Amino acid sequence: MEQKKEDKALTDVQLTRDTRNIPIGKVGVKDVSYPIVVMDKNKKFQNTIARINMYVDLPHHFKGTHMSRFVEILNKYRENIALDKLEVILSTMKEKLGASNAHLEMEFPYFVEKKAPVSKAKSLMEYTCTFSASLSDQFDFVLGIKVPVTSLCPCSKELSSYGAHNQRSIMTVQIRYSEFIWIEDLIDIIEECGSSPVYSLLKREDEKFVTERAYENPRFVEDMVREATVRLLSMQNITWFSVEAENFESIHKHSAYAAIERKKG
Ligand SMILES: Nc1nc2c(ncn2[C@@H]2O[C@H](COP(=O)(O)OP(=O)(O)OP(=O)(O)O)[C@@H](O)[C@H]2O)c(=O)[nH]1
Repeated sequence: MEQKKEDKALTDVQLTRDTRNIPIGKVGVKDVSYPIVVMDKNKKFQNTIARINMYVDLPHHFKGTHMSRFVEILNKYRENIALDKLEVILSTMKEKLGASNAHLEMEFPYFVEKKAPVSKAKSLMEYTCTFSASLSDQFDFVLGIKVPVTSLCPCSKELSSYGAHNQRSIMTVQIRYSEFIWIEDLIDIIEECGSSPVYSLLKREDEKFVTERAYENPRFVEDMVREATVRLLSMQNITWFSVEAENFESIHKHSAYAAIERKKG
C-alpha cells in the first residue's frame, strides 16, 4: 500500500542538489503587502502599507530557496520596518538564507498635505514612492518618487489660435544620496519642472490660477527632465539620479517620454 503523504518524512526539497550548474541572481517573494513606517517631515512618522519584494541569490547546487524565511524576517521586524532598518533586514536575509546578495524593494503610497495655490484649501496628495535597497559587500539604497504634474505643449501653444493641448504627466525621479533628503523636498523640486503642479483639491479661483500658470509655462518632456537635471545637479548631497517624464498625451493615443541619468563625481 502506498504510504500516506502525512506519514512521510518532511523532506526539505529546496536543499536537494540541482545539477544544471546554473546560479540564480534573484529569487524570493514578490508583492507581499506589509505595514511600514516612513519618516514624515511634518508629523515625524507616517504609517503606510508597502508592496514588498525580497530576493536573494541562490548558488547553482541548491534546488530552491526557503521562501518562508523571507516572511519570518518581515515578521521579526514588524513593529518598525523603516528606512533605518533596511540594512539590518538585508543582513538578516543574507544570514538566514545563506546568500551573498540580498535585495529589498518597497512601493508604497505616501501622503503629503498640500494647499491650493489661491484659496489655500488644504488636502492630502498621494505620491507613490519606492525604496530599493541591496546588500552584497556594500549597502546600496535608491529612493524613488512618482510625481504627477500638468504639462502644456509649447508647440501647440505656438501654433494654435485657441488654447494648447495639455495633460497629466508623471515624472519619476530616483536618487542615491550622501545625506538624508526628505521625500517632501524632492517632491517640491520635481513639481517645479512641469507647467504646473497637480492638486487633489482646487476651488474655482485655484482652477483659474493653475490653468493660466500652465499656459504661461509650457513644457516639453525634454524641458521637464532638463529642468529636473539642473536642480538635481546643484544638490551636493545627491550622488546619482535618474529622472523620467511621461506625458499621457491628450491629442495622441501614445505618450511622449524622456529620461536622463547622471552619476556625479
Ligand atoms: N523554493 C520555492 N519554494 C516554494 C515555491 N512555491 C512555493 N514554495 C513553498 O515555500 C514553502 C516554504 O519553504 P521553506 O522556507 O523551505 O520551508 P521550511 O523548510 O519549512 O522552512 P525552513 O526550515 O526554514 O527551511 C514550501 O512549502 C514551498 O513549497 C517555489 O517556487 N520555490
